[in-house]
Amino acid sequence: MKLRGLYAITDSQLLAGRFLSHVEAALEGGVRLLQYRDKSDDTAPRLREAEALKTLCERYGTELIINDDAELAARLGVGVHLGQTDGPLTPARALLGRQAIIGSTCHASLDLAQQAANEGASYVAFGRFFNSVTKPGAPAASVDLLEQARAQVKLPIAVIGGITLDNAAPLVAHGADLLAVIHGLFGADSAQEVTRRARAFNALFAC
Ligand SMILES: Cc1ncc(COP(=O)(O)OP(=O)(O)O)c(N)n1
Ligand SMILES: Cc1nc(C(=O)O)sc1CCOP(=O)(O)O
Ligand SMILES: [Mg+2]
Repeated sequence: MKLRGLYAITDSQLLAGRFLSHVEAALEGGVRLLQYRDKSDDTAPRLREAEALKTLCERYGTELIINDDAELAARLGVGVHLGQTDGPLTPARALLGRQAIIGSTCHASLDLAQQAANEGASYVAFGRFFNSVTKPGAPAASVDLLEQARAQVKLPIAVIGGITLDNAAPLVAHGADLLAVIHGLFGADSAQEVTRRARAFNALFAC
């Protein structure tokens, strides 16, 4: 299963009042992975939303990933994305099984990427590449890192942080497999524009 293309990430504030319609519009545009990212502690609404996303993703043949929460991922039988403070990869792999997609935040560190690979990650994520409205304080990464990562890390590479249709092409050209995007996708005013942007992000992988 090749991990390559647009990796859409939800944002509960940005998508308030249009959560499922905008997500479905993105799936219509061919999202490869969808991450449910909700930083609240509200267990019941989180479970409801994640279940709704799972149903939608199944309809579109898209893989669902849960941010931060391996237990919720296990409950739904989907993948998880873990940052450096979200718990270790090895038990998450044991919990979710060999087939599950598990991603790891590596900031701008090849050492963290190698460690993630050794501990069973399915992909590594580098960022932030550009100014991010969603997470302005995330540590910065540069495009040069991607070529080194490409040579050293034998896993799909996700890139994140301020990615838009105007700045994404060089990241793909330098070896990114997955463009992880929040605002540059879901910041659109209409569902039609979300679909158009999703198609345009994926088209960057066609050449
Ligand atoms: C694809 C992808 N890459 C990086 C992150 C960031 O994870 P983390 O550092 O744990 O920060 P939060 O997203 O949890 O605030 C991500 N979520 N997805
Ligand atoms: C959640 C997240 N993690 C980052 C990192 O660098 O690890 S940047 C980021 C925010 C991504 O949202 P946007 O596409 O709106 O910038
Ligand atoms: Mg996290």
